[in-house]
Amino acid sequence: MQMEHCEDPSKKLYFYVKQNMNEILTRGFILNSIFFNNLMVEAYVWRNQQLGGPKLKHPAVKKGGVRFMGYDDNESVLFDERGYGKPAGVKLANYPKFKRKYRDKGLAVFTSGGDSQGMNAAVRACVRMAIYVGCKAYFIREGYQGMVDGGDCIQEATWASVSSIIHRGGTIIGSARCQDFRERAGRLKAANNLVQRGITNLVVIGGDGSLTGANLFRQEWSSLLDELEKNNTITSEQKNKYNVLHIVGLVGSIDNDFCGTDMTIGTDTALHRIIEAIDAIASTAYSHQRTFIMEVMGRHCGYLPVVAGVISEADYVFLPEYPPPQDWPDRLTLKLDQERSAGQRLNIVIVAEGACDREGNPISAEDVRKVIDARLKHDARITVLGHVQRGGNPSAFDRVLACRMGAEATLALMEATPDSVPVVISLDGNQTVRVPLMECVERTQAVAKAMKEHRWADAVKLRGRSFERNLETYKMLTRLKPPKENFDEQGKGIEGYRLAVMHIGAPACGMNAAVRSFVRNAIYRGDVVYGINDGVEGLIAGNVRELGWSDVSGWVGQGGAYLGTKRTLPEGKFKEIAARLKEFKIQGLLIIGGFESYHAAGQISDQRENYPEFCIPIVVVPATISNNVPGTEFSLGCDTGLNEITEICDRIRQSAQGTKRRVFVIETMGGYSGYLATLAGLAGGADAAYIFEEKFSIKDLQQDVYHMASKMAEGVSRGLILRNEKASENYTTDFIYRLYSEEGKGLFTCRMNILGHMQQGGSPSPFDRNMGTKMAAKCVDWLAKQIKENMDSNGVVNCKSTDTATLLGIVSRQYRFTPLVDLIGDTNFDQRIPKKQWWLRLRPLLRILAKHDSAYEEEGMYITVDEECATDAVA
Ligand SMILES: Nc1ncnc2c1ncn2[C@@H]1O[C@H](COP(=O)(O)OP(=O)(O)OP(=O)(O)O)[C@@H](O)[C@H]1O
Ligand SMILES: O=P(O)(O)OC[C@H]1O[C@](O)(CO)[C@@H](O)[C@@H]1O
Ligand SMILES: [Mg+2]
Repeated sequence: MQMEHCEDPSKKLYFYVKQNMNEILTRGFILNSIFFNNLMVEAYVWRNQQLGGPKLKHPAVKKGGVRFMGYDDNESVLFDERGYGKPAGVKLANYPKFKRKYRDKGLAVFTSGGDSQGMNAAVRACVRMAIYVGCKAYFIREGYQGMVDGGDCIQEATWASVSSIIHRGGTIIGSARCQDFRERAGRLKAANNLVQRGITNLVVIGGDGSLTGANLFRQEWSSLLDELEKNNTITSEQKNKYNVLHIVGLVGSIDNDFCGTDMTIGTDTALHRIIEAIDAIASTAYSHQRTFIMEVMGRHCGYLPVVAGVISEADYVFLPEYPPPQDWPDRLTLKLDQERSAGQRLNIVIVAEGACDREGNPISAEDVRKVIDARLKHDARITVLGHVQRGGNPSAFDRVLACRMGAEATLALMEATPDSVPVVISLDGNQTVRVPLMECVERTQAVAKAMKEHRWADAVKLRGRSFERNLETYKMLTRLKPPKENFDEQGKGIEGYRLAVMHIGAPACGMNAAVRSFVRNAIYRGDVVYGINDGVEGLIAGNVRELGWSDVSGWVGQGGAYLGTKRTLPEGKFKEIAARLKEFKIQGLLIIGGFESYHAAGQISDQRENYPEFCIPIVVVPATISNNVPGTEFSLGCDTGLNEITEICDRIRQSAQGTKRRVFVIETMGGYSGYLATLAGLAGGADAAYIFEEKFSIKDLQQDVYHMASKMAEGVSRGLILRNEKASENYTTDFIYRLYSEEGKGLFTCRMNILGHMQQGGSPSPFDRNMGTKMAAKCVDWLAKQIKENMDSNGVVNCKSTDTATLLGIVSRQYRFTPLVDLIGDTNFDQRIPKKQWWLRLRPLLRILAKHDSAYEEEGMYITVDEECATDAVA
């Protein structure tokens, strides 16, 4: 470094820039010192000059000068990041909201229990947010064991110490199961170790056990401090100063066994590992007509096996909370036998490691194999997935979840008062919430108690609505045939309607899962379902066929769209469309697709006055990687797309390992929607993500180049810049690449990648498979309800009201059917994006975690565990 700085006693920073100093490095270094080392600066610098101007009134930055943000002694902002003046007297707390706000606090983060993918991302977010708000951050290594042992196990964390970990599975700070902490003596030692370092804020990242332990620790805290004072281990000043322990929990566990959150950090990735394995096994099982018995983890919680069952079309699942009847061997063999007779070449049976029968006797994979072998003489093999499920890189979902939760955990601790109850930061739908830790622990323990007492129905209920819904979905979809009671003697559905499903738009992963679920749910009810091939064009051509139960077997795990899809809109073809709907007597229509589907459904329902055939209920399920459909926070396919981009970014970054400093500029798809670029930026730990929705100028780009330089000067060797394909007409990907290349000369090299169609994904992610399955099931219920309510005495469906043409979306904490007309005001039809996008509020987080300054808005709302468990969750 050709530059020195010195800190005077009043913490003001003066710069001395040596002759011929590289300008970009100078700027980067200064910005860095100001923004991230919490130093106030009372100097601005001319190139090749030494200047320590004590007065900083206005950014009258002269030619060649350096612009930067500065604070005066009263913490008033004098400049913004671009060097523009802010009115004196604007308090730092308001701009940005949390920056350096909590300078006298100490926070420690640790991981405990079984590790899970995404823990590193959570640790990174906690630490970086803590540093951002000015608080001292510590790691406690090896979970509670490190807290008990103290010494080097408790270390101060720096910004750089959590660099390049977001993509790594496991936990870099170590995790353990610790017997000592279960004893008071161990907890006493742990309390002393914390007090000695001034740590009274803990972020616990672990499963139900770890959070239970944390709760106990907090309850005992004052008595532990009394005891430490009594035996002269701590002073009475220390005791008074540190008399309150604040705890916030993040649930890191693949098991998803903690009540109060829809998803725990690691569960989504474990599902990725499970379906990768099952998809791979399916091809060999198919070749040899084998039955595979897959043992999956989850200890005493059936979430992983039940969701794995739904998204891999397993034939039978054994769970701890929902044990099979005692005659399970008869039922299992009957089902497998019937399936084989119907032409199925393979069977998948999933056995949870904690599976049992209704009397609580364990059912192992070997027990199941023996039954199949003895009774059916099938070639049955066992695969125990074991710790593979806890391994590998975290999925995009887990990384984003961990980033959001980690940042919220730090803020929840900073804001805690002596009276605040400890909370768990959790996910309710797509909403980050704060739920009282104690309530969650009690509910989780109540599940365990119900299971111990063999109150199986209670156990399922106590797990919450999300678990129940997954279980119901599995039970329905796995049946061999629809139930007899729904049909009359002629085999006609008693309440049978005639439904149709089609796609409009580009293919997206999850579409096939949705069609399968739609077909089976409808047939289950007694409806007849028509599949319309190739969108509007196929419908007009009469390319329509009835779909049976087994026609959709094996569809869940397949990408693309088996029904075929086209972008053609109905405008100008209404007459032909109406004729076909009439010909097939369609009474309800599901359209699955992207922005075109929404647009098309709107066009059709607008014509109800002119065509009575359109007076049927119509529902749209959004499916596009761009996630640009109004009325929903997620569309099918966007999770798969995001995972593809995130994995590619990991690989691209890794390609530069061992080489000199390098910056990658990567262009993502999405049309005008910046969803993929932003979320992939967050999941990939990117330095910036340029999108259409957030205007940027040459000054922003320049500033980001300086910022990149500052990081490089600090030792970071790789940079990642994302740009959405339509972010700006003129600041193209090539332009940004050239700008970084030019400005980074001598400091870093630059490469550009345009990702293209590979983003659309191969195999649908667990999230897309599950969401498609659940959404379509809801559409069947909704269509049936609308048909029933709008049918006249002649059996003619006459839907006129606007709430009979809707779009099913995930909105905050719920699935919601929104009338299409209500979405019009929310839509930017020119750019084909919603006017409001929930994920824009994650952009400040991306900036902060990448060491920029930003105005973060807290997400977490407080709810109770009852409220959380009652929502019809997304997971
Ligand atoms: N009741 C308790 N009192 C004190 N400490 C506890 C208690 N329960 C658990 N702990 C501490 O938390 C550690 C981890 O607990 P546990 O092994 O149950 O894992 P977990 O956090 O539930 O994670 P996972 O189940 O996902 O592996 C224990 O080894 C112990 O140190
Ligand atoms: O890694 P260990 O100690 O063998 O524990 C395995 C257990 O941990 C988990 O992976 C997480 O709780 C369970 O699913 C599994 O039963
Ligand atoms: Mg546990």
